[in-house]
Amino acid sequence: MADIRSVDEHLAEIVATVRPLDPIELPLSDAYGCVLTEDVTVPVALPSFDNSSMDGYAVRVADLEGADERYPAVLEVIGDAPAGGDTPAPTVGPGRAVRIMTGAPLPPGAEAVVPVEWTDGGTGGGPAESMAGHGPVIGGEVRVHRPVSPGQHVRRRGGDVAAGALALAAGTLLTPPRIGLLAAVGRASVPVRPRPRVAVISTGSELVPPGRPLAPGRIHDSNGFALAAAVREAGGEPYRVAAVVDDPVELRAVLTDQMGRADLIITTGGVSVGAYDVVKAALSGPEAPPGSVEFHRLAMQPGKPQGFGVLVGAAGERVPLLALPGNPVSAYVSFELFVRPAMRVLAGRLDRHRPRARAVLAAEAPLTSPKGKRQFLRGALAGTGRGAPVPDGPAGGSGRADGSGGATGDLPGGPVSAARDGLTVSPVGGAGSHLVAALARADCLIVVPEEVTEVAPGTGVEVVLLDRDH
Ligand SMILES: Nc1nc2c(c(=O)[nH]1)N[C@H]1C(S)=C(S)[C@@H](COP(=O)(O)OP(=O)(O)OC[C@H]3O[C@@H](n4cnc5c(N)ncnc54)[C@H](O)[C@@H]3O)O[C@H]1N2
Ligand code: MOO
Repeated sequence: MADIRSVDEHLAEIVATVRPLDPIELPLSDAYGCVLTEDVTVPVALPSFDNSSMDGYAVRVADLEGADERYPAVLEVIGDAPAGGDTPAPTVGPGRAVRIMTGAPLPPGAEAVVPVEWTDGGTGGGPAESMAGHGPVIGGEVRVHRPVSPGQHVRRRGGDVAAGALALAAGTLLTPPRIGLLAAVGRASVPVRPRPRVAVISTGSELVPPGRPLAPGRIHDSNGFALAAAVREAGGEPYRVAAVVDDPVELRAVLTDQMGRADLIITTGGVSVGAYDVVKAALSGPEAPPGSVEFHRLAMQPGKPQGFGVLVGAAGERVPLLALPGNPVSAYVSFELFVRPAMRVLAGRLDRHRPRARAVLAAEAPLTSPKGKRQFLRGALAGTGRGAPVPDGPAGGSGRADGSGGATGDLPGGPVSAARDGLTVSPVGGAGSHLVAALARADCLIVVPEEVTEVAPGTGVEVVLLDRDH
């Protein structure tokens, strides 16, 4: 094992080594959560024609001057304008109106739309609540109870975005509204960085899949499932592999297999100093697959033993591999700190880390932490300031926002912001890295920096928000 290295050094190596995936053209329905790699300009204005924002009547403004309920303007209804109608509505001349539905093109001659509620709906009675269903006979009169101003209830052509304008810039993350915009401007597919395909390989001869009975000394494989879910949550495509026994030959075969289809491989277990540390064994010596994976002891708890490197596949493909420790809490914390940013680099994303916040420690007794290690304790947040994040950056580092881009986005920078009103955090469970039930109750990680050995109740601490994506 090499010397002890810091969390930041390990993260910096990972982020500097991993490269964004080559762009592909994806159908719009598959592009959610991906990063656009080219600018998209608007081919036609949005809206592409003047249209009504209300169900009502398309009218001329002068016809309604001074209208009120006692002295309504009486207009002749000369046609219907449904949204998506096949025949153009007739021209609205003086003293005339066209019944119009929301989204229908404004008929020629019309200057505004009065909502049906401002009229009698053509019934000859009081104010209408809705429009009568359309029938074969169009016509009659409508009484309008209020005047209207020019352009009122009309959505103007280009009022949202003009033709030729930039709809979305290269580098934009495709959120649901942005997918909607692309569809609205008629794009059926877009160039994006694909979702990273991540192979998740649990190791350990003691592991049994959930649903199968346990023999003495066996446990269920929880890492494989938790990390596959974490991959999905971080925007990747997980390939969960059935747990591999502590046999380097078998593990090498699985790794070779996964190299052909995965963009990133994560393993759990087998990286410590035991006699059966299969990941270390498989990736060392002359039989190891081409590439280089190095193992380190990190100055953190949990998550001390870690491996990272790049394997080289048969076709020359370079597949980064992160070897995480087997203890379930260690594996999950390692995922959050190292795998998530690696995946985000692959995906071309700049929001690589969970948001962080400051919270006041609510605890019976001081928290203690080993000197020289960055500790990540599980916590539960409460209070009115819940979820007010500080700028993105590496947890526990001095952190600067890396959402603005820049190759050094994962290196330390400015300070995190001050405590938010009323946000408190309570530790959940203890420091043991086998405590899966406590982890399941936690919604944040409490970060105790390397130089801090004790945190008194009432003190402000940094927390990583596990239920916030970016
Ligand atoms: N003598 C020492 N022993 C250990 C040290 C050390 O420094 N000196 N470090 C400890 C720390 S810290 C950790 S973390 C673990 C890491 O060990 P490995 O990565 O080699 O993991 P395993 O030994 O395979 O397993 C550890 C633990 O986790 C359970 N496990 C493993 N995989 C799964 C899984 N997929 N689902 C659920 N649980 C899993 C496994 O049964 C063990 O209980 O080493 C310490 N020891
Ligand atoms: O580093 Mo281990 O991950 O403390 O349990």
